Amino acid sequence: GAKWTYGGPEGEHHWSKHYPYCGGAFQSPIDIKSELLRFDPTLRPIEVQNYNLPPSEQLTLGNNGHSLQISLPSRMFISSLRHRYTAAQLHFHWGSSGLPAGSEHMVNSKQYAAEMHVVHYNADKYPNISTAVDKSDGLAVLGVLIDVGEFNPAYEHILKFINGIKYRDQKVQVPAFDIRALLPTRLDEYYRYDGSLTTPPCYPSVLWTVFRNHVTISQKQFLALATSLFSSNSQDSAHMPLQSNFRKLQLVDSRTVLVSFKE
Ligand SMILES: NS(=O)(=O)c1c(F)c(F)c(S(=O)(=O)CCO)c(N[C@H]2CCCc3ccccc32)c1F
Ligand SMILES: [Zn+2]
Repeated sequence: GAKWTYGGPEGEHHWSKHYPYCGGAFQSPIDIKSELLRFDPTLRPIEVQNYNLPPSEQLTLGNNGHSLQISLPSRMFISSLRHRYTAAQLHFHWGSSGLPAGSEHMVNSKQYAAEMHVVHYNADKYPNISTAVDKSDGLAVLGVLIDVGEFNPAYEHILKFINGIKYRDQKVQVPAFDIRALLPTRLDEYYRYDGSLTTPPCYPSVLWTVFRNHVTISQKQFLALATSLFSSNSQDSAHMPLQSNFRKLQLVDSRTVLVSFKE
């Protein structure tokens, strides 16, 4: 598809010119505000399968020009939803070195330093993510809010290799690890709403689960995430830092945000 960026002449205010859904309804991210929330006792704890990958296995860590991403094996899946949602990829959104505020979702208007998304597709109904990506029941994304605080050994499995993918389209193989350790301890407390991809083509195809509890990474780990990558490739003369790769807040309209927990 056409080029798009976060900011500048191909920034998010222009996405809808080439990607009409970006100007449509059911868009993400949103500000998860207390007055919007409705407790839903039918929301079960999230259960993930095969997330604990052996270090003998390798994962592809890449810079796709928009984010740092890791491709995930298809044996990983979410088992607690109506359909089996198989893992495809995880990636991050972050701020800039000076501004540790780069999460996409906000909670009562608090923006976190960063956010991690684990993207899954409905493997019961679709053979791969490309056919699922534009279907209303196609995707399920797990969102983890990240703040600066204690050092996080789980995230270090990714961040220690970040200098190998400084430029767009660079990829490295890294030892696999327990992806469950990237998620918060409690998977029973989360926000749930119907939304979209937060990048073009912005399809309204995502069942969003944003965990209530955030995780922390250290200031040094955050700086590695926020200052190591470029959205340009190594040959480009202009080095474009890959920073503040988060979409602005979208209108909730008449959507309800469900919560799995009472205050
Ligand atoms: N925030 S978000 O909406 O979850 C989200 C991103 F922000 C994001 F940058 C990506 S991307 O890194 O692929 C770059 C632009 O598509 C994705 N990719 C998904 C959806 C698009 C098709 C596809 C195909 C294979 C694997 C993952 C994906 C994404 F879903
Ligand atoms: Zn994302």
